[in-house]
Amino acid sequence: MSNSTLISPNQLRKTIRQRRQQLTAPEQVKASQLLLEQLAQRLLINKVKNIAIYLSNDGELETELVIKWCWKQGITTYLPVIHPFSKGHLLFLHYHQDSVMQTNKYGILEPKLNIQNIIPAQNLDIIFTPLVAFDTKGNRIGMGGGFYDRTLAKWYQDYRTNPHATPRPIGIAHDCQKVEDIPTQSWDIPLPEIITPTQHFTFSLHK
Ligand SMILES: Nc1nc2c(c(=O)[nH]1)N(C=O)[C@@H](CNc1ccc(C(=O)N[C@@H](CCC(=O)O)C(=O)O)cc1)CN2
Ligand SMILES: Nc1ncnc2c1ncn2[C@@H]1O[C@H](COP(=O)(O)OP(=O)(O)OP(=O)(O)O)[C@@H](O)[C@H]1O
Repeated sequence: MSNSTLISPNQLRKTIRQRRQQLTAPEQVKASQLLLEQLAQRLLINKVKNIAIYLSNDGELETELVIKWCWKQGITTYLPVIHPFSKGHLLFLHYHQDSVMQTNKYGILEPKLNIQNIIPAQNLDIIFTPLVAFDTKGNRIGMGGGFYDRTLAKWYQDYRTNPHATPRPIGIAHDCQKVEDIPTQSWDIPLPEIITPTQHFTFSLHK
């Protein structure tokens, strides 16, 4: 039996969150080093300038090494910030060495909201997208807020006519977050690329 066809999105989310939370500190360190090796090539070849990424939480693949490497390369990094009044929406704020940080309602560190530090999402080259589980068709399931589904809806519309549409979403996940089959819902946005410590998946999405 496939490990998710009979499972609800909520059950799947719970199971895979537990799986990644159980990774040991040495496993996390190794995974984050391998992630940087995978990403560095991808970012340099494409002369990427502005990326959105995330600060790891809940056993997510650690992004700190990638962020510090980006700073050294002159790649500008942005983090998601929960929109203060537009429910379910994200803003992206510049993140640098001296950013003033605060914790959001989920306990995740984010830059303190300052309008001058916001980048319109359409000016980003890549949105590195956190996820809880993914399948081999590019479907993803996140933490359940619909934040990235909303953020990526415009990209998905553009992708229908232009497969190189930006900002290109790229999922980041541990290998253990891969499942057979994600139960999808109408609003779910699939990812054209997912990077794990050991694999780089690209998907040609049905339009
Ligand atoms: N590192 C990281 N940052 C991120 C995300 C993410 O997935 N990873 N997000 C991606 O969307 C947004 C935050 N979304 C989140 C949605 C739900 C929960 C969460 O822990 N929910 C609790 C219960 C909700 C509550 O306390 O009100 C839970 O499920 O246990 C966390 C983050 C923006 N920042
Ligand atoms: N584009 C959208 N417009 C309006 N509502 C949406 C949109 N995308 C998602 N939602 C709503 O958001 C809620 C959460 O969606 P879902 O459980 O798929 O989130 P998720 O993919 O796990 O989270 P995330 O995208 O934050 O990582 C759902 O109730 C859904 O109706």
